[in-house]
This record gives sequence, C-alpha cells and structure tokens, in this order.
Amino acid sequence: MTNPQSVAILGAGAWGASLANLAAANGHNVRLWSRQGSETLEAVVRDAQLVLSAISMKGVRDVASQVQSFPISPKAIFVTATKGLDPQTTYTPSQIWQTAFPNHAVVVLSGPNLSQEIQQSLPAATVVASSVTTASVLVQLVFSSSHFRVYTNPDPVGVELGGTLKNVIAIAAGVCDGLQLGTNAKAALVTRGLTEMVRIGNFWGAKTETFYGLSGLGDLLATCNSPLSRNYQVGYQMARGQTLTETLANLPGTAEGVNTCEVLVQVAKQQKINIPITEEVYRLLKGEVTPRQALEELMLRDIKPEYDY
Ligand SMILES: NC(=O)c1ccc[n+]([C@@H]2O[C@H](COP(=O)([O-])OP(=O)(O)OC[C@H]3O[C@@H](n4cnc5c(N)ncnc54)[C@H](O)[C@@H]3O)[C@@H](O)[C@H]2O)c1
Ligand SMILES: O=P(O)(O)OC[C@H](O)CO
Repeated sequence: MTNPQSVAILGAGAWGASLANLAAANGHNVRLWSRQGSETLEAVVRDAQLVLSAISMKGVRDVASQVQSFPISPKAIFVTATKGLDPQTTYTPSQIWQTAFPNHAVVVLSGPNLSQEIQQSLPAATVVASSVTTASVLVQLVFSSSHFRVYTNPDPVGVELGGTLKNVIAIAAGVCDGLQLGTNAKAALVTRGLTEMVRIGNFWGAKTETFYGLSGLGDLLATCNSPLSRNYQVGYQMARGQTLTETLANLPGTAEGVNTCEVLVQVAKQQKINIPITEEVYRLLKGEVTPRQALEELMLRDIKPEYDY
C-alpha cells in the first residue's frame, strides 16, 4: 500500500467506473469526471496526483487539450487506460498524453480486464508500463489488491498496443464463433492474430516479448473467448447476419476495434506490413465481403512458411 493519493479518473464509462472503484477500495481519494457529471474537468484535475484517462479513443485528443489549459500539479502522473489509435495522427493514447504533457510521467495500464468481471471482484491481473519506473510503481501500489494483481513493465508502447491490436483480432474471433468454425479454427486465428500483432507492434517500436505477456496474449485470450467483449460481439453478431450499424446500435459501450482496424490498414499499406486478418476484418466492416467470403480469402492465400525469417 502507499499513502492515500488524489486520483482523478476521466471517463465514467464501464472501465473508468471500475478503476475508480479499485482505487477507492484501497483508500485513495478518487474523483470521477464525465461530460454528463456535475463537477468541472478543471476542478477534478486541479490537485490530482494521478490523472487517469479511461475516455474512449474518439475523445482523448479533445480531453487532453482541455486539461492542458488548466493548472495541474507539476508532479501529476498521467495514466492512460484507453485501447485505441487516433485516426488523424495514428498516435496511441499515451503518445497523445505525452505530447500534451512532455514534462510529466505517463503510465499505460492495460491487460485482460473485462470490466464486468472486475466489477464483480473476480480475480484479474493487469500491467502498468512507463519509461519512468517510479511512476509505474506508484500506479501499481494504488491499484493492487487481493483480487487485482498489477505488474510493472518497461515497454509502454508494447503494453498499450497489445490491448489495442487484440481488439481487431477479437472481432475476427467473434466471426469465427458466430460461424461455428470450431476450436481448431479459433486456435489458428488467435495464434496467427498474435503474429500479426507482433509484426505491426514492432513497427511502432514495441518489444516482441511484451506481446507474449498479460497485455498481449493475455488480453487476446480474454477478449477472443468472452461474449462480454464488445469487440467479440461485433464479429459474432455480424456472422449471425446483423449489419455493423445494427450491431453497434445494440452494443453496450465502445468497440474500439472498429476504428483501430481502419488506422491499422492505412499504416500497414504505407509501411508494407502484412496483416491479412486485420485486412479481412476491415473489408467485412466496410461491407465489401461477407463473413464466409472473408474466411475463404484468408484460407486461400498463397501458402508460405509459418515465420518470415
Ligand atoms: N470496458 C472494459 O472492459 C475495458 C477494459 C479495458 C479497457 N477498456 C478501454 O477503455 C476505454 C473506455 O471503455 P469503456 O468500456 O469505459 O467505454 P464506455 O463507452 O463505457 O465509456 C466511454 C467513456 O468515454 C467518454 N467519452 C467518449 N467521448 C468523449 C469525449 N469526446 N469527451 C469526453 N468524454 C468522452 C464517455 O462519456 C464515457 O464516459 C476504451 O478505450 C476501452 O477499449 C475498456
Ligand atoms: O469489451 P472490449 O472488447 O472492449 O474488451 C474489454 C477489454 O479490453 C478486455 O481486456
């Protein structure tokens, strides 16, 4: 445990509320901000020692720029729990916060963390990663408990991209289950999905081994195997015949994989990175292929060695 910290949580959605409960249960002074709430953003961040953002990707740039215009503690640590990519800049959320606050430590929090299970106090583990070790250790102390085990990691971009890239593979996993393709197909999809995550993550500067940890493989397994995942639900419902619009209209909260997919396809095209599963998910979401056609296109690609080396 550490001394009680003043923690501002930005975003009172499913994940922000869960993280607020975890910190409050450890005795910290938590203030939760949302656009609909009564407290102003300025008042919530003013004296905060930790400012944690669990805002959906589409709001991160705007909220970071609002916070920039307010007085904050010079020692405030920013923590980001968003799993997405900015379509305009292709920045990760931590890159947005670090650019807005170059003199502050930024910590990424990411792992296999389906919020509904965490709200029930079921056991879970996560990772906090930063180039500033003292900052990640403080965040570890603030959130660790008997049912939430927090590990530190020195590869923030790798930890952040694990959580972001798996969302696209989770859409594909939902399609796989929706089409009832079986366990062999799912194992192949998840394993090749991880290869794709490593390939694109390496381009962003992430370490390969980070993807084999909780924030990579761990989150991939959780999200690809749980109907609680909104990303999985997108794929599952589309495979059962719904359109993307119908699926999103009935979804509780944000499925970041939909927008992430678009950014990844753009980057992969520019950088000539081979991400066939992501490309098929993109084509499916755009209505260019049916789930069955996407499967066929993946299976009938040129045969090749398992690894590029
Ligand atoms: N729910 C989970 O299980 C979970 C777990 C880990 C990470 N995440 C990630 O956390 C992020 C939030 O997920 P969630 O499940 O809480 O989503 P949610 O849809 O329940 O909540 C999103 C929050 O962001 C706020 N928001 C959106 N646009 C905004 C804007 N322009 N300005 C200010 N606020 C804005 C909304 O008001 C809401 O409070 C996502 O990136 C998600 O991938 C979610
Ligand atoms: O509901 P999803 O698909 O956003 O997944 C939630 C978390 O990212 C799982 O770790």
